[in-house]
Amino acid sequence: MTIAQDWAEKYRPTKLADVVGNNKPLQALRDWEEEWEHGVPEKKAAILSGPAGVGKTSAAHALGKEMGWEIIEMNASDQRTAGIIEKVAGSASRMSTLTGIQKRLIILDEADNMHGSADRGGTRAITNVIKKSNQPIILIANDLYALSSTLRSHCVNIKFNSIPQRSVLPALKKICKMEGIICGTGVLEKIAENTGGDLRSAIKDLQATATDKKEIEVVDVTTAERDTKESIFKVLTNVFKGRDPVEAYRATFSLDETPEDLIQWVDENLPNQYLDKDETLSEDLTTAYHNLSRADIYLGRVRLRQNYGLWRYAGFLLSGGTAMAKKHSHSGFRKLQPPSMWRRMGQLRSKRNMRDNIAAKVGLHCNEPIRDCRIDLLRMYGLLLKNEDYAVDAAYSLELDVDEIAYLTESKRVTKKIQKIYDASREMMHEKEDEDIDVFMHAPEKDRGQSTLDSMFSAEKDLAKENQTEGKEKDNPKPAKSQKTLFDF
Ligand SMILES: Nc1ncnc2c1ncn2[C@@H]1O[C@H](COP(=O)(O)OP(=O)(O)OP(=O)(O)O)[C@@H](O)[C@H]1O
Repeated sequence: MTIAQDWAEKYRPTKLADVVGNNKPLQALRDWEEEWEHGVPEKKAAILSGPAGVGKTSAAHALGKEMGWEIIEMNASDQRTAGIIEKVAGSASRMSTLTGIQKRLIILDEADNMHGSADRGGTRAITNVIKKSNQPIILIANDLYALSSTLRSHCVNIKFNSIPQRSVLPALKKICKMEGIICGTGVLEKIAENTGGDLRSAIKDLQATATDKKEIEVVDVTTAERDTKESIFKVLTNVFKGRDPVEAYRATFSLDETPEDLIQWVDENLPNQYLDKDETLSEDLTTAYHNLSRADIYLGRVRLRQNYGLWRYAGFLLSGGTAMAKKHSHSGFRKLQPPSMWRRMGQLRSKRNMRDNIAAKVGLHCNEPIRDCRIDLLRMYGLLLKNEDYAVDAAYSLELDVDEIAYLTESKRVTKKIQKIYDASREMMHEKEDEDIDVFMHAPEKDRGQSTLDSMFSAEKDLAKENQTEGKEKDNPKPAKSQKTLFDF
Protein backbone atom coordinates (compact mmCIF):
# COMPACT_ATOMS: atom_id res chain seq x y z
CA MET A 1 0.00 0.00 0.00
CA THR A 2 1.35 3.44 -0.91
CA ILE A 3 1.06 6.22 1.60
CA ALA A 4 -0.40 9.38 0.06
CA GLN A 5 1.72 12.48 0.30
CA ASP A 6 0.43 15.06 2.74
CA TRP A 7 -1.33 17.69 0.61
CA ALA A 8 -0.51 20.46 3.06
CA GLU A 9 3.18 19.79 2.39
CA LYS A 10 2.69 19.06 -1.30
CA TYR A 11 1.00 22.43 -1.83
CA ARG A 12 3.17 24.50 0.50
CA PRO A 13 3.75 27.80 -1.31
CA THR A 14 7.29 28.33 -2.57
CA LYS A 15 6.82 31.97 -3.55
CA LEU A 16 5.53 34.82 -1.43
CA ALA A 17 2.99 35.57 -4.15
CA ASP A 18 1.48 32.11 -3.60
CA VAL A 19 0.88 32.71 0.09
CA VAL A 20 -2.85 33.25 0.39
CA GLY A 21 -4.34 36.20 2.33
CA ASN A 22 -2.50 38.32 4.88
CA ASN A 23 -1.45 40.90 2.31
CA LYS A 24 -0.42 43.56 4.80
CA PRO A 25 1.82 41.29 6.89
CA LEU A 26 3.37 39.93 3.70
CA GLN A 27 4.08 43.48 2.55
CA ALA A 28 5.68 44.23 5.92
CA LEU A 29 7.85 41.16 5.46
CA ARG A 30 8.90 42.36 1.99
CA ASP A 31 9.70 45.82 3.41
CA TRP A 32 11.90 44.27 6.06
CA GLU A 33 13.63 42.18 3.41
CA GLU A 34 14.25 45.30 1.32
CA GLU A 35 16.08 46.89 4.21
CA TRP A 36 18.54 44.01 4.05
CA GLU A 37 19.35 44.91 0.48
CA HIS A 38 20.82 48.17 1.74
CA GLY A 39 22.94 46.70 4.53
CA VAL A 40 22.23 45.49 8.03
CA PRO A 41 18.99 47.14 9.25
CA GLU A 42 18.35 48.35 12.76
CA LYS A 43 15.95 45.46 13.42
CA LYS A 44 17.77 42.36 12.31
CA ALA A 45 14.99 39.98 13.26
CA ALA A 46 11.31 39.71 12.46
CA ILE A 47 8.68 37.89 14.47
CA LEU A 48 5.88 36.34 12.44
CA SER A 49 3.10 35.68 14.92
CA GLY A 50 -0.47 34.52 14.57
CA PRO A 51 -2.74 31.49 14.65
CA ALA A 52 -1.66 28.07 13.42
CA GLY A 53 -1.84 27.11 9.77
CA VAL A 54 -2.03 30.57 8.23
CA GLY A 55 1.24 30.53 6.33
CA LYS A 56 3.86 32.01 8.69
CA THR A 57 6.44 29.28 8.20
CA SER A 58 5.65 29.07 4.49
CA ALA A 59 6.12 32.84 4.10
CA ALA A 60 9.48 32.73 5.88
CA HIS A 61 10.76 29.92 3.66
CA ALA A 62 9.31 31.48 0.51
CA LEU A 63 11.09 34.74 1.30
CA GLY A 64 14.40 32.96 1.82
CA LYS A 65 14.00 31.01 -1.41
CA GLU A 66 13.03 34.05 -3.45
CA MET A 67 16.02 35.98 -2.21
CA GLY A 68 18.38 33.06 -2.75
CA TRP A 69 19.29 33.14 0.93
CA GLU A 70 20.67 30.02 2.53
CA ILE A 71 18.12 28.84 5.12
CA ILE A 72 18.99 27.46 8.51
CA GLU A 73 16.00 26.32 10.49
CA MET A 74 15.77 25.32 14.12
CA ASN A 75 12.38 23.99 15.04
CA ALA A 76 10.92 22.74 18.28
CA SER A 77 12.00 19.18 17.62
CA ASP A 78 15.63 20.30 17.73
CA GLN A 79 17.15 20.59 21.14
CA ARG A 80 17.27 24.31 21.77
CA THR A 81 19.30 24.96 24.85
CA ALA A 82 20.83 28.38 25.10
CA GLY A 83 24.22 26.86 24.25
CA ILE A 84 22.97 25.22 21.09
CA ILE A 85 21.12 28.30 19.89
CA GLU A 86 24.30 30.27 20.44
CA LYS A 87 26.32 27.74 18.49
CA VAL A 88 23.99 27.04 15.60
CA ALA A 89 22.12 30.30 15.15
CA GLY A 90 24.90 32.41 16.68
CA SER A 91 27.70 31.23 14.45
CA ALA A 92 25.40 31.12 11.41
CA SER A 93 24.31 34.68 12.08
CA ARG A 94 27.83 36.01 12.25
CA MET A 95 29.75 33.97 9.77
CA SER A 96 28.73 34.52 6.22
CA THR A 97 30.28 37.95 5.82
CA LEU A 98 33.59 36.44 6.83
CA THR A 99 33.44 33.82 4.15
CA GLY A 100 31.80 36.16 1.69
CA ILE A 101 28.96 33.82 0.75
CA GLN A 102 25.25 34.63 0.29
CA LYS A 103 23.05 35.89 3.09
CA ARG A 104 21.84 33.34 5.50
CA LEU A 105 18.29 33.35 6.89
CA ILE A 106 17.91 31.82 10.31
CA ILE A 107 14.38 30.60 11.03
CA LEU A 108 13.43 29.73 14.57
CA ASP A 109 10.07 27.99 14.49
CA GLU A 110 7.81 27.88 17.54
CA ALA A 111 9.88 30.53 19.27
CA ASP A 112 7.11 30.85 21.87
CA ASN A 113 7.62 27.24 22.79
CA MET A 114 10.87 27.61 24.67
CA HIS A 115 9.67 26.73 28.14
CA GLY A 116 10.57 23.06 28.27
CA SER A 117 13.66 22.12 30.14
CA ALA A 118 15.55 21.55 26.93
CA ASP A 119 14.76 25.08 25.77
CA ARG A 120 15.75 26.65 29.07
CA GLY A 121 17.48 29.95 28.66
CA GLY A 122 16.68 29.82 24.97
CA THR A 123 14.75 33.09 24.80
CA ARG A 124 17.60 35.05 26.31
CA ALA A 125 20.03 33.32 23.98
CA ILE A 126 17.93 34.36 20.96
CA THR A 127 18.03 37.98 22.10
CA ASN A 128 21.81 37.77 22.36
CA VAL A 129 22.09 36.15 18.94
CA ILE A 130 19.94 38.91 17.40
CA LYS A 131 22.03 41.64 19.02
CA LYS A 132 25.23 40.27 17.54
CA SER A 133 23.85 39.02 14.23
CA ASN A 134 24.69 40.40 10.84
CA GLN A 135 22.22 38.05 9.14
CA PRO A 136 18.41 38.08 8.90
CA ILE A 137 16.56 36.10 11.55
CA ILE A 138 12.87 35.16 11.54
CA LEU A 139 11.11 33.95 14.67
CA ILE A 140 7.78 32.20 14.29
CA ALA A 141 5.30 32.16 17.14
CA ASN A 142 1.61 31.65 17.75
CA ASP A 143 1.55 33.90 20.76
CA LEU A 144 3.58 37.07 20.37
CA TYR A 145 3.18 37.91 24.03
CA ALA A 146 4.69 34.63 25.14
CA LEU A 147 7.99 36.15 24.01
CA SER A 148 9.79 38.48 26.38
CA SER A 149 9.33 42.21 25.87
CA THR A 150 13.11 42.59 25.43
CA LEU A 151 13.07 40.07 22.63
CA ARG A 152 10.06 41.75 21.01
CA SER A 153 11.72 45.14 21.17
CA HIS A 154 14.62 43.85 19.07
CA CYS A 155 12.35 42.62 16.28
CA VAL A 156 9.97 43.85 13.63
CA ASN A 157 6.63 42.44 14.76
CA ILE A 158 4.52 41.12 11.90
CA LYS A 159 1.14 39.78 12.84
CA PHE A 160 -0.63 37.20 10.65
CA ASN A 161 -4.39 36.69 10.89
CA SER A 162 -6.75 33.82 10.21
CA ILE A 163 -7.41 33.46 6.51
CA PRO A 164 -10.90 34.63 5.50
CA GLN A 165 -13.20 32.09 3.91
CA ARG A 166 -13.19 34.01 0.63
CA SER A 167 -9.43 33.27 0.35
CA VAL A 168 -9.57 29.71 1.67
CA LEU A 169 -12.12 28.65 -0.97
CA PRO A 170 -10.01 29.44 -4.08
CA ALA A 171 -7.00 27.74 -2.45
CA LEU A 172 -9.03 24.58 -1.87
CA LYS A 173 -10.53 24.75 -5.36
CA LYS A 174 -7.07 24.95 -6.86
CA ILE A 175 -6.00 21.81 -4.99
CA CYS A 176 -9.14 19.95 -6.14
CA LYS A 177 -8.34 20.90 -9.71
CA MET A 178 -4.75 19.69 -9.44
CA GLU A 179 -5.88 16.42 -7.84
CA GLY A 180 -8.75 15.94 -10.32
CA ILE A 181 -11.44 15.93 -7.62
CA ILE A 182 -14.98 16.93 -8.54
CA CYS A 183 -16.75 18.83 -5.77
CA GLY A 184 -20.46 19.04 -5.17
CA THR A 185 -21.82 22.42 -4.13
CA GLY A 186 -21.18 23.51 -0.60
CA VAL A 187 -18.43 20.95 0.12
CA LEU A 188 -15.55 23.39 0.18
CA GLU A 189 -17.65 25.99 2.02
CA LYS A 190 -18.33 23.44 4.73
CA ILE A 191 -14.67 22.52 5.05
CA ALA A 192 -13.66 26.19 5.13
CA GLU A 193 -16.30 26.99 7.76
CA ASN A 194 -15.20 24.14 10.00
CA THR A 195 -11.57 25.15 10.02
CA GLY A 196 -12.03 28.82 10.95
CA GLY A 197 -9.30 30.37 8.83
CA ASP A 198 -6.68 27.66 9.38
CA LEU A 199 -5.69 26.70 5.84
CA ARG A 200 -3.51 23.79 6.90
CA SER A 201 -6.48 22.14 8.64
CA ALA A 202 -8.73 22.93 5.68
CA ILE A 203 -6.31 21.19 3.30
CA LYS A 204 -6.00 18.23 5.64
CA ASP A 205 -9.79 17.94 5.94
CA LEU A 206 -10.10 18.12 2.17
CA GLN A 207 -7.57 15.34 1.76
CA ALA A 208 -9.31 13.19 4.39
CA THR A 209 -12.65 13.77 2.67
CA ALA A 210 -11.32 13.00 -0.80
CA THR A 211 -9.38 9.86 0.12
CA ASP A 212 -10.23 7.13 -2.41
CA LYS A 213 -12.86 9.34 -4.08
CA LYS A 214 -13.01 11.22 -7.35
CA GLU A 215 -16.16 13.11 -6.45
CA ILE A 216 -17.08 14.48 -3.03
CA GLU A 217 -20.36 15.66 -1.51
CA VAL A 218 -21.22 17.56 1.67
CA VAL A 219 -22.10 14.31 3.46
CA ASP A 220 -18.55 13.06 2.88
CA VAL A 221 -16.92 15.94 4.71
CA THR A 222 -14.66 14.59 7.41
CA THR A 223 -13.38 17.07 9.91
CA ALA A 224 -10.53 16.04 12.09
CA GLU A 225 -11.29 16.13 15.80
CA ARG A 226 -9.57 19.20 17.15
CA ASP A 227 -8.98 19.10 20.85
CA THR A 228 -8.68 22.75 21.68
CA LYS A 229 -7.92 24.26 25.02
CA GLU A 230 -11.41 25.70 24.97
CA SER A 231 -12.98 22.29 25.16
CA ILE A 232 -11.69 21.56 28.65
CA PHE A 233 -13.05 24.92 29.80
CA LYS A 234 -16.40 24.16 28.17
CA VAL A 235 -16.60 20.80 29.93
CA LEU A 236 -15.65 22.31 33.28
CA THR A 237 -18.27 25.01 32.86
CA ASN A 238 -20.80 22.26 32.25
CA VAL A 239 -19.66 20.48 35.41
CA PHE A 240 -19.58 23.54 37.67
CA LYS A 241 -22.59 25.43 36.34
CA GLY A 242 -24.89 22.58 35.22
CA ARG A 243 -27.10 20.50 37.51
CA ASP A 244 -27.63 17.45 35.32
CA PRO A 245 -25.07 14.76 36.27
CA VAL A 246 -25.54 12.72 33.09
CA GLU A 247 -25.03 15.74 30.86
CA ALA A 248 -21.91 16.71 32.79
CA TYR A 249 -20.55 13.18 32.45
CA ARG A 250 -21.41 13.00 28.73
CA ALA A 251 -19.60 16.29 28.14
CA THR A 252 -16.35 14.67 29.28
CA PHE A 253 -16.53 12.13 26.42
CA SER A 254 -15.44 14.76 23.89
CA LEU A 255 -12.24 15.40 25.82
CA ASP A 256 -8.89 13.87 25.19
CA GLU A 257 -8.14 13.81 28.92
CA THR A 258 -7.99 10.80 31.20
CA PRO A 259 -9.95 10.86 34.47
CA GLU A 260 -6.50 11.03 36.15
CA ASP A 261 -5.98 14.45 34.59
CA LEU A 262 -9.56 15.59 34.76
CA ILE A 263 -9.75 15.07 38.50
CA GLN A 264 -6.85 17.49 38.91
CA TRP A 265 -8.74 20.14 36.97
CA VAL A 266 -11.88 19.68 39.06
CA ASP A 267 -9.92 19.60 42.32
CA GLU A 268 -8.05 22.80 41.44
CA ASN A 269 -11.13 24.80 40.55
CA LEU A 270 -13.78 23.39 42.85
CA PRO A 271 -13.11 25.58 45.95
CA ASN A 272 -13.27 28.72 43.87
CA GLN A 273 -16.32 27.72 41.87
CA TYR A 274 -18.44 26.55 44.81
CA LEU A 275 -17.55 29.37 47.15
CA ASP A 276 -20.66 31.03 48.56
CA LYS A 277 -21.47 34.65 47.77
CA ASP A 278 -20.18 35.77 51.18
CA GLU A 279 -16.97 33.87 50.37
CA THR A 280 -17.70 31.17 52.98
CA LEU A 281 -17.31 27.49 52.25
CA SER A 282 -20.60 26.05 51.11
CA GLU A 283 -22.20 22.73 51.93
CA ASP A 284 -22.10 22.01 48.20
CA LEU A 285 -18.34 22.05 48.39
CA THR A 286 -18.29 19.39 51.09
CA THR A 287 -20.60 17.14 49.08
CA ALA A 288 -18.63 17.69 45.88
CA TYR A 289 -15.35 16.87 47.61
CA HIS A 290 -16.93 13.76 49.10
CA ASN A 291 -17.83 12.61 45.56
CA LEU A 292 -14.40 13.58 44.29
CA SER A 293 -12.75 11.50 47.01
CA ARG A 294 -14.85 8.54 45.91
CA ALA A 295 -13.65 9.11 42.35
CA ASP A 296 -10.09 9.15 43.65
CA ILE A 297 -10.63 5.76 45.33
CA TYR A 298 -11.65 4.32 41.96
CA LEU A 299 -8.59 5.84 40.30
CA GLY A 300 -6.45 4.20 42.99
CA ARG A 301 -8.06 0.86 42.18
CA VAL A 302 -7.40 1.36 38.48
CA ARG A 303 -3.73 1.93 39.22
CA LEU A 304 -3.55 -1.04 41.56
CA ARG A 305 -5.41 -3.56 39.44
CA GLN A 306 -4.79 -2.07 36.02
CA ASN A 307 -8.52 -2.40 35.49
CA TYR A 308 -9.34 0.54 33.26
CA GLY A 309 -13.02 -0.42 33.21
CA LEU A 310 -13.25 1.33 36.59
CA TRP A 311 -12.37 4.64 34.95
CA ARG A 312 -16.02 5.18 34.06
CA TYR A 313 -17.08 5.20 37.72
CA ALA A 314 -14.29 7.65 38.50
CA GLY A 315 -15.28 9.76 35.49
CA PHE A 316 -18.94 9.84 36.52
CA LEU A 317 -18.22 10.68 40.15
CA LEU A 318 -15.82 13.48 39.35
CA SER A 319 -18.05 15.12 36.72
CA GLY A 320 -21.66 14.16 37.46
CA GLY A 321 -20.90 13.86 41.18
CA THR A 322 -19.59 17.40 41.22
CA ALA A 323 -22.48 18.77 39.17
CA MET A 324 -25.18 17.17 41.31
CA ALA A 325 -23.53 18.24 44.57
CA LYS A 326 -24.99 21.71 44.09
CA LYS A 327 -28.14 22.62 46.02
CA HIS A 328 -28.26 25.97 44.27
CA SER A 329 -26.38 27.40 41.32
CA HIS A 330 -23.27 29.48 41.96
CA SER A 331 -23.68 32.42 39.66
CA GLY A 332 -21.03 34.88 38.55
CA PHE A 333 -17.89 34.40 36.54
CA ARG A 334 -14.94 32.77 38.25
CA LYS A 335 -11.82 32.12 36.26
CA LEU A 336 -10.84 28.49 35.60
CA GLN A 337 -7.22 27.59 35.87
CA PRO A 338 -5.03 24.58 35.11
CA PRO A 339 -3.91 22.39 38.03
CA SER A 340 -1.23 24.21 40.01
CA MET A 341 0.27 20.84 40.94
CA TRP A 342 1.39 20.44 37.33
CA ARG A 343 3.11 23.81 37.48
CA ARG A 344 4.87 22.91 40.72
CA MET A 345 5.93 19.54 39.34
CA GLY A 346 7.14 21.25 36.19
CA GLN A 347 9.21 23.68 38.25
CA LEU A 348 10.75 20.87 40.27
CA ARG A 349 11.46 18.90 37.12
CA SER A 350 13.03 21.87 35.41
CA LYS A 351 15.25 22.46 38.46
CA ARG A 352 16.35 18.83 38.41
CA ASN A 353 16.99 19.03 34.68
CA MET A 354 18.99 22.19 35.18
CA ARG A 355 21.15 20.49 37.83
CA ASP A 356 21.66 17.44 35.60
CA ASN A 357 22.51 19.53 32.53
CA ILE A 358 25.14 21.46 34.46
CA ALA A 359 26.50 18.23 35.98
CA ALA A 360 26.81 16.83 32.43
CA LYS A 361 28.78 19.90 31.36
CA VAL A 362 31.05 19.65 34.38
CA GLY A 363 31.47 15.92 33.75
CA LEU A 364 32.51 16.57 30.18
CA HIS A 365 34.91 19.29 31.18
CA CYS A 366 36.53 17.49 34.09
CA ASN A 367 36.08 14.01 32.68
CA GLU A 368 34.28 12.87 35.81
CA PRO A 369 31.14 10.75 36.14
CA ILE A 370 28.02 12.90 36.22
CA ARG A 371 26.92 11.47 39.55
CA ASP A 372 30.13 12.62 41.23
CA CYS A 373 29.83 16.02 39.62
CA ARG A 374 26.31 16.36 40.93
CA ILE A 375 27.39 15.55 44.46
CA ASP A 376 30.81 17.18 44.73
CA LEU A 377 31.71 19.49 41.90
CA LEU A 378 28.62 21.65 41.45
CA ARG A 379 29.25 23.32 44.79
CA MET A 380 32.88 23.91 43.85
CA TYR A 381 31.84 25.57 40.60
CA GLY A 382 29.32 27.62 42.54
CA LEU A 383 32.17 28.93 44.68
CA LEU A 384 34.30 29.66 41.62
CA LEU A 385 31.45 31.60 40.04
CA LYS A 386 31.09 33.67 43.18
CA ASN A 387 34.77 34.59 42.97
CA GLU A 388 35.43 37.54 40.67
CA ASP A 389 38.82 36.17 39.58
CA TYR A 390 37.46 32.86 38.33
CA ALA A 391 33.82 33.51 37.45
CA VAL A 392 34.20 34.34 33.74
CA ASP A 393 36.63 31.50 33.09
CA ALA A 394 34.35 29.05 34.85
CA ALA A 395 31.31 30.19 32.85
CA TYR A 396 33.34 30.07 29.64
CA SER A 397 34.79 26.60 30.22
CA LEU A 398 31.38 25.10 30.94
CA GLU A 399 29.54 27.24 28.36
CA LEU A 400 27.02 28.15 31.04
CA ASP A 401 23.98 30.24 30.23
CA VAL A 402 22.64 32.91 32.57
CA ASP A 403 20.10 30.65 34.26
CA GLU A 404 22.77 28.07 34.93
CA ILE A 405 25.05 30.69 36.44
CA ALA A 406 22.14 31.88 38.60
CA TYR A 407 21.49 28.27 39.68
CA LEU A 408 25.10 27.61 40.63
CA THR A 409 25.46 30.90 42.49
CA GLU A 410 22.16 30.20 44.26
CA SER A 411 20.71 33.45 43.02
CA LYS A 412 16.92 33.64 42.77
CA ARG A 413 17.03 35.78 39.65
CA VAL A 414 19.42 36.84 36.93
CA THR A 415 21.19 39.83 38.43
CA LYS A 416 23.28 42.40 36.55
CA LYS A 417 26.40 40.74 37.93
CA ILE A 418 25.34 37.37 36.51
CA GLN A 419 24.52 38.94 33.15
CA LYS A 420 27.98 40.55 33.14
CA ILE A 421 29.71 37.23 33.82
CA TYR A 422 27.67 35.63 31.07
CA ASP A 423 28.37 38.41 28.53
CA ALA A 424 32.10 38.29 29.28
CA SER A 425 32.14 34.50 28.85
CA ARG A 426 30.32 34.77 25.49
CA GLU A 427 32.74 37.46 24.40
CA MET A 428 35.57 35.07 25.25
CA MET A 429 33.86 32.35 23.24
CA HIS A 430 33.45 34.56 20.18
CA GLU A 431 37.08 35.64 20.34
CA LYS A 432 38.01 31.98 20.35
CA GLU A 433 35.72 31.29 17.38
CA ASP A 434 37.23 34.22 15.47
CA GLU A 435 40.71 32.89 16.24
CA ASP A 436 39.67 29.47 14.89
CA ILE A 437 38.33 31.04 11.71
CA ASP A 438 41.55 33.02 11.36
CA VAL A 439 43.64 29.88 11.74
CA PHE A 440 41.45 28.12 9.22
CA MET A 441 41.55 30.93 6.69
CA HIS A 442 45.32 31.11 6.90
CA ALA A 443 45.91 27.38 6.75
CA PRO A 444 47.19 26.02 3.42
CA GLU A 445 44.35 24.82 1.14
CA LYS A 446 45.25 21.14 1.48
CA ASP A 447 45.08 21.27 5.30
CA ARG A 448 41.60 22.68 5.40
CA GLY A 449 39.89 19.34 4.95
CA GLN A 450 36.25 19.98 5.79
CA SER A 451 34.54 23.18 4.75
CA THR A 452 34.39 26.14 7.09
CA LEU A 453 30.73 25.58 7.65
CA ASP A 454 31.25 22.03 8.75
CA SER A 455 33.88 22.99 11.21
CA MET A 456 31.83 25.90 12.54
CA PHE A 457 28.63 23.96 12.98
CA SER A 458 30.04 21.73 15.59
CA ALA A 459 26.88 22.00 17.66
CA GLU A 460 25.64 18.60 16.64
CA LYS A 461 28.96 17.04 17.48
CA ASP A 462 28.92 18.76 20.85
CA LEU A 463 25.42 17.55 21.46
CA ALA A 464 26.43 14.02 20.62
CA LYS A 465 29.30 14.41 23.05
CA GLU A 466 26.89 15.53 25.75
CA ASN A 467 24.69 12.54 25.14
CA GLN A 468 27.71 10.31 25.15
CA THR A 469 28.66 11.53 28.58
CA GLU A 470 25.39 10.23 29.97
CA GLY A 471 25.98 6.89 28.29
CA LYS A 472 29.60 6.70 29.29
CA GLU A 473 28.66 7.21 32.87
CA LYS A 474 26.92 3.88 32.84
CA ASP A 475 29.34 1.92 30.69
CA ASN A 476 32.65 3.45 31.47
CA PRO A 477 32.78 6.10 34.08
CA LYS A 478 36.19 7.47 33.06
CA PRO A 479 36.84 7.52 29.33
CA ALA A 480 40.44 7.78 28.20
CA LYS A 481 40.85 11.50 27.75
CA SER A 482 43.29 13.89 29.30
CA GLN A 483 42.01 14.89 32.70
CA LYS A 484 41.09 18.52 33.18
CA THR A 485 40.89 19.91 36.65
CA LEU A 486 39.23 22.83 38.29
CA PHE A 487 42.59 24.58 38.19
CA ASP A 488 42.87 24.37 34.42
CA PHE A 489 41.76 27.92 34.05
N1 LIG B 1 -1.48 31.56 3.60
C1 LIG B 1 -1.28 30.37 3.05
N2 LIG B 1 -1.15 30.24 1.72
C2 LIG B 1 -0.96 29.05 1.16
N3 LIG B 1 -0.89 27.89 1.85
C3 LIG B 1 -1.02 27.95 3.18
C4 LIG B 1 -1.21 29.20 3.83
N4 LIG B 1 -1.32 28.96 5.14
C5 LIG B 1 -1.18 27.66 5.32
N5 LIG B 1 -1.01 27.04 4.14
C6 LIG B 1 -0.91 25.58 3.97
O1 LIG B 1 -0.80 25.04 5.26
C7 LIG B 1 0.47 24.43 5.46
C8 LIG B 1 1.04 24.89 6.77
O2 LIG B 1 1.31 26.27 6.72
P1 LIG B 1 2.44 26.95 7.61
O3 LIG B 1 3.34 25.91 8.20
O4 LIG B 1 3.06 28.02 6.82
O5 LIG B 1 1.53 27.56 8.74
P2 LIG B 1 1.99 28.32 10.06
O6 LIG B 1 1.21 29.58 10.13
O7 LIG B 1 3.46 28.45 10.12
O8 LIG B 1 1.46 27.33 11.15
P3 LIG B 1 2.11 26.94 12.58
O9 LIG B 1 1.97 28.15 13.45
O10 LIG B 1 1.24 25.81 13.06
O11 LIG B 1 3.51 26.52 12.33
C9 LIG B 1 1.33 24.83 4.29
O12 LIG B 1 2.16 23.77 3.90
C10 LIG B 1 0.32 25.16 3.21
O13 LIG B 1 -0.01 23.99 2.49
